[in-house]
Amino acid sequence: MLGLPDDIHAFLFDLDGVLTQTATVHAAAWKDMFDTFLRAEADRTGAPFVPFDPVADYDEYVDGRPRLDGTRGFLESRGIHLPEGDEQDAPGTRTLQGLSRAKNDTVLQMIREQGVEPYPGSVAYLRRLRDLGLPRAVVSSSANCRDVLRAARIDDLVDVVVDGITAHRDHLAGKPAPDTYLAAARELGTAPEHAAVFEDALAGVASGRAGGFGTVVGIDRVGQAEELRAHGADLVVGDLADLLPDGPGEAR
Ligand SMILES: O=P(O)(O)OC[C@H]1O[C@@H](O)[C@H](O)[C@@H](O)[C@@H]1O
Repeated sequence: MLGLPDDIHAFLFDLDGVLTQTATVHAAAWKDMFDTFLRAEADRTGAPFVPFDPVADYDEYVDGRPRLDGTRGFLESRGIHLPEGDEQDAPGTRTLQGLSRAKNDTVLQMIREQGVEPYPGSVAYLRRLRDLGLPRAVVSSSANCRDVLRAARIDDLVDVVVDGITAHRDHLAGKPAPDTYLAAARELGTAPEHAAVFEDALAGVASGRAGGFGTVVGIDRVGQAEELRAHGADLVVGDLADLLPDGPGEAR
């Protein structure tokens, strides 16, 4: 079925980097926030300033994970342990919440200024699934997921959304745990073994693998095919259009 085994009849997509061209926006906002923080820490302690690496650090500690987990994971990799703080903490406060809020303000500003573009191949793939009557879900750690889907004008192409807000409300563990993907499969009324997961993040393919999904498709936009396979992808493609027999066709 559309480049996948015949017993796959439900389709679960990550958002940032799979459906929309927003993974680089997130990576840039994370770098902005962490570098501001790390510079201040270097001034405060006299230790050298070592910037956040928007490829290696992003992939390892941040990509695909809930916002607070990204902040905590990267800082811990530098031996920095901050209090969680409070959702009301002002952006930039020296707490996990305060720094996460600064990062989110930057992402929202970048999205407002630049808009959001979907990947044409992903739009073509979603449309083909819709035309075949096959169920589709978006499973994202992002609390901004619904706004991004709307800004990219693809919200009408999916049946179910499980996002950072759903996960918080329903106490679902974030990726790399499988819980958000399993919740979406349940909502679509499909068993995981008959569903495919599409992911560009290492934490995301690990989540699909841990959930026992029938096929985990790694989307490699940055040259990390081997790492995606090592973390649980069954196959890796550069774009969803690669799975269509005739390419992307008329994308929009
Ligand atoms: O900060 P948000 O919008 O809730 O998103 C959380 C995470 O969502 C993931 O989709 C992104 O890969 C991460 O970069 C991002 O940090």
